[in-house]
Amino acid sequence: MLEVRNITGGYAPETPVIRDVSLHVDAHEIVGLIGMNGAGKSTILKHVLGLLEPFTGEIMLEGGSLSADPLKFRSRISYIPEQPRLYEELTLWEHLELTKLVYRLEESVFAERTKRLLDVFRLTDKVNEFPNTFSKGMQQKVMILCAFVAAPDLLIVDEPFVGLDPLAIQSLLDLLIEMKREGHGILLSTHILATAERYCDRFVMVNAGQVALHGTVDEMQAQSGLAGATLEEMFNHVVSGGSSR
Ligand SMILES: Nc1ncnc2c1ncn2[C@@H]1O[C@H](COP(=O)(O)OP(=O)(O)OP(=O)(O)O)[C@@H](O)[C@H]1O
Repeated sequence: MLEVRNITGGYAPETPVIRDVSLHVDAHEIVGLIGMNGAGKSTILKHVLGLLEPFTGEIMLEGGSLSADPLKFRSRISYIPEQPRLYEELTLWEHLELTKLVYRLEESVFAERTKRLLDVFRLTDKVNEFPNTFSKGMQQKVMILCAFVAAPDLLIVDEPFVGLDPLAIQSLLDLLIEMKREGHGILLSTHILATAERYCDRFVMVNAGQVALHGTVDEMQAQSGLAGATLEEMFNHVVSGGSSR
């Protein structure tokens, strides 16, 4: 579904932040993007979203290139950012309606999804309020709602658990599993390794802007030479300078 091929990129060509990064996300899977603060996870996601242009390399979705048709590419992705980004002048309901228009959702599909999601995230009685007056966790829920209402082929989620209450975290995880079963692909960046280990099918472990280990837990154990290691043990090994690929 998504293929990132050998991208080098960042914010200024003379100082690339990520180097020769490759990864892929298939239908029916959750891929965990993990790494320390500043490792380059958000920068990779910004390249996938087309917010940054790679200096070299290529990003493909279902065989089509991001650079060839960015608008079509973006209509097939939804994104839950690390920091909620909301429109000051729109109510919660208007945020949802905007999502309906942008993703060209059928009214019946939109009505069914919004009803269920507002109920799951306990926001039904807030639809006419302005999310910029919400708490941080409630604002994050608005971003989650918009992404799941859109429900395109690929969902990109950047550090989604911070600020959510335990019920909301579980609801989000349940929805991610449901989307995966329905055939969507999910790229999930997180620091919460125990959750990643439990819910992700494969991983891309990034260290200092490069992919250090990738694949299933078994595959990464083989790459790192750490038979039987947990994700956290492999993470500690990589960040303390242990050998990579
Ligand atoms: N807008 C920016 N301009 C210049 N450099 C940036 C910018 N945003 C991030 N960087 C740099 O890029 C590098 C990677 O940052 P990035 O935000 O991708 O890390 P991350 O892995 O997502 O970290 P975290 O887990 O803290 O969110 C860091 O050295 C950071 O200082």
